[in-house]
Amino acid sequence: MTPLLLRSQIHALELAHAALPLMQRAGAAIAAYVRQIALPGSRLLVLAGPGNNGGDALVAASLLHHDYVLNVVMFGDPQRLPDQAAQACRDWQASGGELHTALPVLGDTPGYALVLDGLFGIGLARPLQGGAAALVQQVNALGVPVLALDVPSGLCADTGAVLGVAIQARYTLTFLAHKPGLYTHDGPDHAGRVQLARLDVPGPDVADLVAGDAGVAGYGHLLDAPGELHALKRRLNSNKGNHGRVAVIGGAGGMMGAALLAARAALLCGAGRVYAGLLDAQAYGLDYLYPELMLRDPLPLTEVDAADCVVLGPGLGQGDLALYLLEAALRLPAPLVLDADALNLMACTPTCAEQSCARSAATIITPHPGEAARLLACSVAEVQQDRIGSAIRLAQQYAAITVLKGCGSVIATPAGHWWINRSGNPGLASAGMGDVLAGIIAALLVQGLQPQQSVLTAVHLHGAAADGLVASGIGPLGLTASEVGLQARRILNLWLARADAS
Ligand SMILES: NC(=O)C1=CN([C@@H]2O[C@H](COP(=O)(O)OP(=O)(O)OC[C@H]3O[C@@H](n4cnc5c(N)ncnc54)[C@H](OP(=O)(O)O)[C@@H]3O)[C@@H](O)[C@H]2O)[C@@H](O)CC1
Ligand SMILES: [K+]
Repeated sequence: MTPLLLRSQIHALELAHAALPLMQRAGAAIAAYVRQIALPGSRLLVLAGPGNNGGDALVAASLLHHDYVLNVVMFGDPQRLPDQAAQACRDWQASGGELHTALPVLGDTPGYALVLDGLFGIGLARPLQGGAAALVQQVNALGVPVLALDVPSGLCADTGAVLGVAIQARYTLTFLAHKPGLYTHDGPDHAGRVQLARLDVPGPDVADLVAGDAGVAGYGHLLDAPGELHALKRRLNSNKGNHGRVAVIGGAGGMMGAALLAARAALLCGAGRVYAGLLDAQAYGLDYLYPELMLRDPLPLTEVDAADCVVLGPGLGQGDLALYLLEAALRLPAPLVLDADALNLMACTPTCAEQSCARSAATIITPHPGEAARLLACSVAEVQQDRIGSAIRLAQQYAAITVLKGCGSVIATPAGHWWINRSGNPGLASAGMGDVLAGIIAALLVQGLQPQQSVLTAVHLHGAAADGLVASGIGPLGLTASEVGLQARRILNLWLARADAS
């Protein structure tokens, strides 16, 4: 899996390789990339900011000078540039290049083919305001493709939060290592297609990541492939008893669909037996579409007690019975997946955190940002401003593997390790998708994947299923959770066959 580095870790890497001409290499990588996406002779707008991100842009400008028409806009005082960027600026001027202080008015001359955004990189320290914000807005309004250097200016490289306003890039060429902010929250909408230029610096290993990080104990990765699936391979001589039992508890009045979606997804992803304990007293005794499911009253807890994994929450409601079931589930020796109303109940029942931390089996929580905000007693905006930190706080507060859903779902463990999922699309922003995810996690768990691996595989599979459907014209508009469950089955079997063949 691809490492994701926080700014503090990038700085540590930079210090470790301070003797290397990194800015020259960044400039050369930019120039090579530009030659791939802009025709020679076309006009480029180069934005150079007050730090080394600006230096990168200026090195690239000097390298592209003879083959393109360049307008370089310098934001900030060139006399106050850091050393290497100042040298890049002198080189640019020595080669006859001009520095503009504002966007030149082009009049009748042909417009820009491409903008190089070298305003701010990982040194962005506060929200853009005044002249910087106005420049970014002007550039976004040009409607010209933008190549962001390292990070789209205005986007926080650690969190993917827009600080004030941010460049809307079509491409991002990022240096040394991938940054989490490009892959979660507002990052994907602003970064466009991301490419890494390693600058001939070898990728960091885990020891570097932990050592370099000031704020977070663990390390981060991009979840861009399914992990080891060997445990899912079935022996020829097997029966349903070998493939685990899932119990889904939820489905109060008017919300039975949520529990059924979770239970069906568990069935479709291979669980040997799936029970659905439905709180709705009027519930049918049969799922006519999937009669394989065993629908029960949630009490007595006989099937729940025997389950290898319990999913509690889809359509659970927040009544007395729901709370009773939550507290009973937290005492179970089996792995537990808590979603939806189970999380809302936990948020208003302080003893749950203690109970969750005392569990011996794995606990998995899958909040969306609203549920996460309730659990952390903060606002949704605060959760979203720091999705990685929020996921880690939740993981530690409940001693639970945590999936913070949303664009670039963040998975975190109590040890502080985290992943950002790269699969998925906005088609998943519709009802029932979380229920399906909970069911998939449980199915993988009861079939023998370790809890962490179950969660990572399920989150990636869920997104990959949605991507597969969108690629075949189903969605993003109107994509349904039921379709995602079915497609997850298809993709999981493809992954298994591929793993088998290799
Ligand atoms: N790391 C590496 O190994 C390599 C790094 N490289 C490149 O260097 C980049 C990092 O450079 P960097 O550290 O100089 O920071 P950068 O992003 O240029 O900005 C800092 C300047 O912006 C200013 N400023 C900040 N926020 C502001 C705001 N809101 N509004 C206005 N001003 C604001 C800030 O001012 P101050 O906060 O000090 O007042 C300071 O002047 C990195 O992204 C990559 O492109 C490559 O060369 C390859 C190797
Ligand atoms: K930038």
